[in-house]
Amino acid sequence: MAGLAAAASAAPAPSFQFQPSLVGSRFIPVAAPAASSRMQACGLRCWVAAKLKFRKALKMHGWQLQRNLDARGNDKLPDHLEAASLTEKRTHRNMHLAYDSGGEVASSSSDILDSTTVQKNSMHQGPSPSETHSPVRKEESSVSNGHSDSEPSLCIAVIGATGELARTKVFPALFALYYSGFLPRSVGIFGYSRKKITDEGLRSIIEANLTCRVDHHENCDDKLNEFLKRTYYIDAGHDNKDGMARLNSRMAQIEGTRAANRIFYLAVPQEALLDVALPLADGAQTKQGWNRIIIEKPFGFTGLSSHRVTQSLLSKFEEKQIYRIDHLLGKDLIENLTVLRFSNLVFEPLWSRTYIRNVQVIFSEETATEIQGRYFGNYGIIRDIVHSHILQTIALFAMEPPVSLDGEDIRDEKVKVLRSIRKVDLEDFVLGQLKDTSGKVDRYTKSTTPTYFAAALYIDNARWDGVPFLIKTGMGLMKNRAEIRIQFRHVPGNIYRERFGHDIDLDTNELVLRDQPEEAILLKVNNKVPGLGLQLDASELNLLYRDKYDTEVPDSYEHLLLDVLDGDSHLFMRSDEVAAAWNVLTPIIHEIDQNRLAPELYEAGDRGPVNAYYLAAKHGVRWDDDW
Ligand SMILES: NC(=O)C1=CN([C@@H]2O[C@H](COP(=O)(O)OP(=O)(O)OC[C@H]3O[C@@H](n4cnc5c(N)ncnc54)[C@H](OP(=O)(O)O)[C@@H]3O)[C@@H](O)[C@H]2O)C=CC1
Ligand SMILES: O=C1O[C@H](COP(=O)(O)O)[C@@H](O)[C@H](O)[C@H]1O
Repeated sequence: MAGLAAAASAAPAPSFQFQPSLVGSRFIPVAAPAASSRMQACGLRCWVAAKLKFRKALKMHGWQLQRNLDARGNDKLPDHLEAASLTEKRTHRNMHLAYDSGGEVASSSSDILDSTTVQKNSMHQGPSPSETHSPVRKEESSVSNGHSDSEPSLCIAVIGATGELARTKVFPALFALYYSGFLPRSVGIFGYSRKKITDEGLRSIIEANLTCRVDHHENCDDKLNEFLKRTYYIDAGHDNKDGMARLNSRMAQIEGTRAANRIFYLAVPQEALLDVALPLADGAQTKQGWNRIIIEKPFGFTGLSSHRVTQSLLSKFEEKQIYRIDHLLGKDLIENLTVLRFSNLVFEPLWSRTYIRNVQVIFSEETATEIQGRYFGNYGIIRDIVHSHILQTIALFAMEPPVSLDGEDIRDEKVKVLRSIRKVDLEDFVLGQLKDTSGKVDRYTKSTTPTYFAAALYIDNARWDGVPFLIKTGMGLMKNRAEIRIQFRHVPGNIYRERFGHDIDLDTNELVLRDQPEEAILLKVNNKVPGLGLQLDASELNLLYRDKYDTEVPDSYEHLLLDVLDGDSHLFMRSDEVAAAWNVLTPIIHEIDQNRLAPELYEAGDRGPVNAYYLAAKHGVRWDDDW
């Protein structure tokens, strides 16, 4: 079927925002934050612990607290929260912050830790590297002066350090966390890849992409220099076994004999994942604390290949050590899903087939640059976006109330949703492929690789029986759009119905959680138009983040890296979730491959395949195309 008439206008923009180089103008003075004076009074360790406690309290007590604190001009906790935090015993989060348990632990402890222990261990002040054995320079050791030897150190290794992801996302996020005090100043940051460069070479690469956070720039230059001084490069050489041994010994020099925790961010192509991960498991894990690995999407090419990778990983790592990252899940939109539902009486009781008519999950991008190069041309949008981002969004949306906010409790509920998704019929999905500028199939894309996907999913359980979950996602479309749209049922026997005219959908209440084009929560309600007559109007109650919150939204990599540091796994797919998501998608991928299903071609800047509109209509849904 022919695509809709082209409405091409916008030139594709790069999908990843490269942060501007700071060379020449990286220090932008603004009003001093409260942190400096507090740091002087309390000392770095105390300050970092307070930061962490502050973050936990923010998670627990939300924006209201942030606003109160903003109004007070500092981030000290109010007394009642301070007291609560101090008396808090070993929550799951605290367990991870301290010496962790189970497979992650070297020095495992099942003891109840009090908050003093937690604070002491939660942020890791690095040791002075041994001068005798270490080539690490003197300047690097000086930052750890004054910190207790009993505190665990933290080393973070970025494997694939010279790659695009590392340069443009991971190192900037690490610096932002460091800048904001979420990493110890003595943290060791390691870059690792096969390129022959030096520490200085890596530092130049990193520096070219670093910038200070826009809302507070005090001492940016100093922090940047400190951060870069803590950054080292390890050449993988020809064999990752040797490379990992070198990484291990360089980390060990920094750590000395004290407790040490390590995070390994595997920013390498899928093909290199096991080549790196297995030697890492054998040769670069510390025995003096926990080790966590972060793995990038896509999570496999097929269900079977994904299963094999999972099995290999699980032969070397505990499940709880593995964090499968999808940065799109680090957006506030996603956290808001559960916050809105579970913390509002006006929403929670409505969250089922009784009141919800349909749910739409939309993720579209103007840009098409991702398609070129990288893995996309081969993997396509189903593996890249649907497997993780879209299905995880649905799982978080539709799950039963978890026992707690603990990562495992949430993952237990998510996997049940994924396993309850009905097999998708051939007629219930639509494939699209972006034409290149000459109107042909893009040369980077195989002819059957979809760059657009829409589908109607059903969750076969008591809560969601019969409710269509309409998804659509694509590249090179009209507009960047990331939102979840919930349409409620019509009011039974609505006495005002005739006041809406013919279009019954006009009186549908809708809740929209939006990340793109701008962060907002919108609720569509019906109200009376002012005047003497009785005319009804559908209006939006808008919560526009930019109007309400005078604060910068952290990059989602920052959010998720901090979650890894905290041991909070709820936004990372567990192995059983990965498999369950593949079970949803494998039949679709088989259909495409076996029957060589041809995607509908669409123009750049268009709305995507027209068939997506028929698909929605078939399931009683009208896409809101206000875009
Ligand atoms: N780029 C992005 O924005 C996103 C990327 N991802 C995922 O992140 C991963 C990396 O992507 P990206 O940075 O774009 O890829 P790049 O090709 O730009 O970088 C890959 C990095 O891995 C290193 N590398 C490759 N093979 C090996 C090996 N066998 N041993 C050690 N190092 C190796 C490369 O360096 P060298 O060749 O010198 O060893 C390079 O530093 C991919 O899995 C991708 O799917 C996910 C979402 C977004
Ligand atoms: O993971 C991915 O995300 C980007 C979009 O990321 P954003 O942070 O710019 O919103 C997307 O372009 C890419 O295809 C996908 O792999």
